[in-house]
Amino acid sequence: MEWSVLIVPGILLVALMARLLIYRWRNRRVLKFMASVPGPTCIPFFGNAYLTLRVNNTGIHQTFRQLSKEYPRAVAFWVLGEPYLVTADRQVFNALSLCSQNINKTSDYDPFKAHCTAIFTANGSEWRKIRRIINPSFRTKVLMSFGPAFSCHTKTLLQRLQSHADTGCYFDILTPVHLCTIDMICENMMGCSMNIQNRNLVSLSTNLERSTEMCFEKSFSFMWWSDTIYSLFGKKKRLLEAVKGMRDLAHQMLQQKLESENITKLSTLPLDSSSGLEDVEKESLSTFMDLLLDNIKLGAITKDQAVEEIVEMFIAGSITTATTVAWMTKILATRPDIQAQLHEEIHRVQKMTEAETDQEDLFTLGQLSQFQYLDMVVKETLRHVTVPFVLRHLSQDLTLEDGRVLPAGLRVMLNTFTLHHDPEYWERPSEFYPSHFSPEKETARPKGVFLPFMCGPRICPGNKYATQSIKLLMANMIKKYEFFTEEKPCQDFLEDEYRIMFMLWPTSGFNVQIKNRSKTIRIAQNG
Ligand code: HEM
Repeated sequence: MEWSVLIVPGILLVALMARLLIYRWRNRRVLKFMASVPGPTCIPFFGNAYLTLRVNNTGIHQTFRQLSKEYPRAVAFWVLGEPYLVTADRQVFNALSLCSQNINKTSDYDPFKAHCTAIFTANGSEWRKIRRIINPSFRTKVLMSFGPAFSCHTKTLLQRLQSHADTGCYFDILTPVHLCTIDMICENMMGCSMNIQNRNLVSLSTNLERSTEMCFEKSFSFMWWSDTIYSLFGKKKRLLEAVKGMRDLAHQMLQQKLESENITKLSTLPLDSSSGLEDVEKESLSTFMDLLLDNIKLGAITKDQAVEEIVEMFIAGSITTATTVAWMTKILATRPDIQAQLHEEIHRVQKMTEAETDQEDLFTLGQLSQFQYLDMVVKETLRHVTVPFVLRHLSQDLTLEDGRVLPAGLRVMLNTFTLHHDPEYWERPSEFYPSHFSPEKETARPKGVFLPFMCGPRICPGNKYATQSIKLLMANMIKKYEFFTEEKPCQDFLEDEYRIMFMLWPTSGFNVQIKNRSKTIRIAQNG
């Protein structure tokens, strides 16, 4: 009788031990590798997940910042039996950029599927298929055709900012800039004029802020990993409410296009072309939406999938560029010296290329190559307020330059923020110092240490679009307005606190004050 009581627990114990042994055998190479890397103390089952128990968006950054201080190049981090290598080692970035196989993201990105199930979270063959479809919409020729839409929406933004210049009050510059970058994405990528700025659809911006914050919280704080608990606390409902507006807009745009009589182009490309799409149809000016429509017609994707990709492009393309522009205005407001130098350059380019400005006297895409200092300031902004890390799940061994091997099965967290502040590559890592990007310094620096758009097969496809639109917006904004703030210049970008919102956001928000340049000059002259 007494023995029979022990049979069930005994079997369970043996089964558990067997599972553990199988796990250890299957993962022996990863376990051996992880044992060779230093890291914080693990507790049974949870590993290091206790470090993220109740972190909010600001806490996440602080946690990983602290870890990279203690373990500058690489740290072993365990989360519920899953091995993570958190690293800012240039060799790992380089090896991944050269590897066409290790493209999969970790399940940490899954909460972002609440926004949409699209390229950003896709893996394997699904990712390759979508990437092949969208790549041609970022060809140089296509990008150059975006000039008129950029100008039109920049003009609207400048008009909307005028009311803030008139009152002279502090305001959050991110929202108006974000509405402008949404207008730009809708028109350039989707071919739809949604008039977001004139309709003042502020809720699109605030809801995206809310949903992004919630996705990061769900991804990092293990309190919310269980979907059941997440739903029970009403969080899932709030998250879905926040993304509804964006998803509705995407539906609307696709519907508008499908119904439009002008869809006659059936351009594109053999979907199974292994040579990639860049080599074919060089002359085609198909927009992202055209390519989606073509692929719906070809039966390669469904309408529902197209909606998911539209939402993705809408998010990835609008909030990132708006964040960079808002950051730049905030930094310039605290650094009148850099602002004055930029204004001088703008003056010079304006004089040199007068004939190229448009009827509204706005700078155009063709003039951008003249702005060397602006280019340096944009890069220095992206160095600091970058997407702080990306994650990959190795499906194959990854061999580094020096022969070290990261074993398949490992999860790698590439800490771009730490790489961008590594004193080995940056003369003044924690300062805002645009000279980091002078031509001489750029030449002297090793390749692959400035990666705001990541690298390799999953490099941001919108990188050229982003730099074009940021520079164009900034050149035109600085030409018309001067930025002010009472905040002190940031002394140490490395140690500052940030919210993680894809890119880093300042915890104090994006409040600035603006004044018209002509007025400022008059006041100065009168004074
Ligand atoms: C300053 C602006 C931007 C920054 C810093 C930025 C940064 C990044 C980074 C670091 C990634 C890789 C993420 C990862 O691997 O986990 C990425 C992916 C992506 N970005 Fe951007 N991005 C910017 C602007 C844009 C724009 C303007 C677009 C579209 C118009 C865009 C579309 C995308 C898409 C679709 C992906 C997913 C690519 C894939 O998984 O294959 N981004 N971006």
